[in-house]
Amino acid sequence: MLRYGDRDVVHGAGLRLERGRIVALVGPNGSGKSTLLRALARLHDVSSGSVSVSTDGGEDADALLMKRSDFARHVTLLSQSRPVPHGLSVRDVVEFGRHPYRGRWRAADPEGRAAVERAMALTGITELSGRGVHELSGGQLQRVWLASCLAQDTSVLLLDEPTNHLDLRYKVEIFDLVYDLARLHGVAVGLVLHDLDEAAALADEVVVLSEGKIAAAGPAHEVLESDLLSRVYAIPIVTHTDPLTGRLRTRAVGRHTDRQHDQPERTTRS
Ligand SMILES: Nc1ncnc2c1ncn2[C@@H]1O[C@H](COP(=O)(O)OP(=O)(O)OP(=O)(O)O)[C@@H](O)[C@H]1O
Repeated sequence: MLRYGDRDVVHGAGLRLERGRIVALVGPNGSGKSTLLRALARLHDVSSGSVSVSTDGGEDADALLMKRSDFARHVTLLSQSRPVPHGLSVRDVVEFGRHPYRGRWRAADPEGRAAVERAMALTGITELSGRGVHELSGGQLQRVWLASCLAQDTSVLLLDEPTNHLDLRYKVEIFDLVYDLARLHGVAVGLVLHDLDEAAALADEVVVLSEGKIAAAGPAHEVLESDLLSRVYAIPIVTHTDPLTGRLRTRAVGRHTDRQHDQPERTTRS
């Protein structure tokens, strides 16, 4: 159970993230997606329930009891809105991702430099490394924060709407990167997405959250079906599978968005 004050906003919603798999959380605005992700990252108090993490020895540990730096070696979250730190360079912010490995007295972090360079290369920001973060565009800044998470080198990666502000190229590249991190590097990924087609294309499992509860969970083609989505989003939603690509497509039917483009009236002259 997750609360703000005395208001319950997430109830009985369990999420299991496994190495090598991608789970997409979808659902209407205010359904509790970000709160649930933040709770998994220990950034929101869990009123009742638990969060556990598989340790390197393969044992399940109570994440809520772990030392902060130990937990930060396992789990990282790219949250929706992060402050823009003034006076810091891109490299400074990416290096911040190494904090769990440095300890209090900035102890040696032999793998740090390589991890930072790799994270910047993967997110395409190497050329920005000397720039001040306050002078970046929204999309550039989003990639810097993602690089900072990647530099943290965790086995669980939580992403809250990671492609916000990104142009088409970086959107596709971030999805490719997330896929590679899961499949090639065995990272467990949990991400919030609003675009159901993107969730279907990327995720092994889609979890639909509605008013703080899980309305459905499973493979996209089982979960993302018209009746359930129309009920959850309170608008008619049609789904179909593209016969050529096999990809699932969803479309909300609006009063104006479902008609043909107006054609200018043709007049014939005799
Ligand atoms: N800081 C806060 N204080 C009080 N209530 C909050 C706070 N943040 C979120 N809420 C409430 O908790 C509920 C869940 O919010 P949450 O941000 O988790 O939803 P969401 O599914 O991520 O929404 P969105 O798709 O709009 O990002 C909403 O009713 C919201 O109004």
